[in-house]
Amino acid sequence: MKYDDVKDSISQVLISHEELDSKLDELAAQISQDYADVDNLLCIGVLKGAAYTLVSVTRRMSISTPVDFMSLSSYGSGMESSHTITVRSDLTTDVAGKNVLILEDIVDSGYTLNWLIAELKRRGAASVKVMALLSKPERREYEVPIDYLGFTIPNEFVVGFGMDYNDHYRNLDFIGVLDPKVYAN
Ligand SMILES: O=P(O)(O)OC[C@H]1O[C@H](OP(=O)(O)OP(=O)(O)O)[C@H](O)[C@@H]1O
Ligand code: HPA
Repeated sequence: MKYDDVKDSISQVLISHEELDSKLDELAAQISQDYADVDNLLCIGVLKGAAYTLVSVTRRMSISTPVDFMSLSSYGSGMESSHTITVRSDLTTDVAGKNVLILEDIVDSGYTLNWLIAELKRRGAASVKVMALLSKPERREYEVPIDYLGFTIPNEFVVGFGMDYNDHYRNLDFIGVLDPKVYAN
């Protein structure tokens, strides 16, 4: 897709590149401080969307941490959660005894995180905490704890910085509202 077509699909820039940068700095500093004396930290990113968030946050952290990824999908190509998690690929790390920090791009219905937190505890994680770049509380169906939050956003379908529609728009360096004309019909 050409960049001009992409720009034409965004009705509003919700969070600029500069605002993202400064929030990511803040989140990384807080996490580094809180985990400075914690052993066995493991940062987990939920692919595909959270790849951008995980790299951006851990790159800014002032403590060393192992990272791992799990690829989960509940939206497929649509805009509503299917309420079924597909594990496209699993972690390569045994989480038993680890202090896990999940880094997510967005918490919408809460279904994905609710499932993942329970699964990590079932596997024996010593603790499970959550950092989410965005939260859309109006859409919440499952209450999930968010220990580190970037931005609360309104009930709009957003794209950019990892978030997609039909697997496009993830690599935008800002977060925008997808124009309804893109998914009308
Ligand atoms: O709170 P929820 O309603 O569960 O929505 C949040 C999840 O939806 C998105 O993933 P998606 O299933 O679209 O997969 P993707 O990351 O590969 O785009 C996003 O990355 C979160 O993991
Ligand atoms: O608003 C969203 N945009 C992209 N992916 C998503 N997954 C849950 N909510 C969203």
